Amino acid sequence: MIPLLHDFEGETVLVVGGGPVGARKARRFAEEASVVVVSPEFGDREFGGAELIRAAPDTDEIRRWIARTDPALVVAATDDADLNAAAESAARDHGALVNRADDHGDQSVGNVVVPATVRDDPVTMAVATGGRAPALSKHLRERFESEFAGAGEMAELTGELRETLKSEGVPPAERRDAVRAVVREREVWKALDSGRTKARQVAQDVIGDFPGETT
Ligand SMILES: C[C@@]1(CC(=O)O)C2=NC(=C\c3[nH]c(c(CCC(=O)O)c3CC(=O)O)Cc3[nH]c(c(CC(=O)O)c3CCC(=O)O)/C=C3\N/C(=C\2)[C@@H](CCC(=O)O)[C@]3(C)CC(=O)O)/[C@H]1CCC(=O)O
Ligand SMILES: NC(=O)c1ccc[n+]([C@@H]2O[C@H](COP(=O)([O-])OP(=O)(O)OC[C@H]3O[C@@H](n4cnc5c(N)ncnc54)[C@H](O)[C@@H]3O)[C@@H](O)[C@H]2O)c1
Repeated sequence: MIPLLHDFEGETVLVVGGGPVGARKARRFAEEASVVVVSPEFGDREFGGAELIRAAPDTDEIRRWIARTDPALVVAATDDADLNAAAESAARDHGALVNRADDHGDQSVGNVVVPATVRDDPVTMAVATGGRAPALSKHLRERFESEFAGAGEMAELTGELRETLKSEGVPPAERRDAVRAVVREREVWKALDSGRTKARQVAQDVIGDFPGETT
């Protein structure tokens, strides 16, 4: 499987089932999408501000819920495999993506897996295990999280540098080498702790010293 990124801004995600797994998926997608959760109970779980609708649709009714909410993605997260299968089939007919929380199963087109994600905007990293060991995905996510500090700021800084080098007419191969040198330089990572202005100065020094490495 090959991870792809999907922008859910302005989209609806329908989560069927309000147990711990449905709540986790709702929190995740509510960072970006409008999330609707349909379930007969929600306990005292946190759903990230999603709209909660108390109902227990059966395998026929789930089709109408999907038509009514017009989701880009349906998350089937109930403890009823038949209902999850009905949600999967109705989602496909509707042209929505589907995520089965209970089954790694047949990963045909439109059936997506939610990876463990490390995120420091605009940088994101996904970990999955082909459904073999989600607990390992979680563990690796936790390990990478601590190493990720500053990645978002580094991306913003190098994005600015690329634009500056472009506007100065620096040729692509030299720009590439300069940007690579900056992201590899420990001093730039350290300087990011004191803010982007300081890091920009250190990055400029790295580029200034730069002899034109070709790798
Ligand atoms: C990564 C993460 C993302 C998320 O959900 O947000 C995620 N599962 C997480 C946690 C987790 N899940 C499970 C445990 C218990 C320990 C264990 O069994 O390992 C733990 C750990 C815990 O709870 O501590 C059990 C489990 N999971 C699935 C099944 C059914 C099956 O595989 O058939 C069962 C057995 C249920 C049973 O036995 O009844 C299915 C899926 N779970 C996936 C993703 C997809 C595959 C990803 C991959 O390839 O690795 C997939 C296929 C579908 C999907 O849900 O997208 C999230 C960590 C988030 C984080 O913290 O970063
Ligand atoms: N993907 C994962 O990470 C992961 C982890 C653990 C378990 N699972 C699987 O996901 C499923 C859900 O896990 P859970 O721990 O949240 O289970 P759970 O049994 O605690 O919760 C299931 C929820 O679905 C609701 N529900 C039942 N019938 C419904 C209906 N007709 N319409 C709407 N909602 C309905 C229940 O009221 C409950 O809120 C499990 O059955 C398991 O197979 C997946």
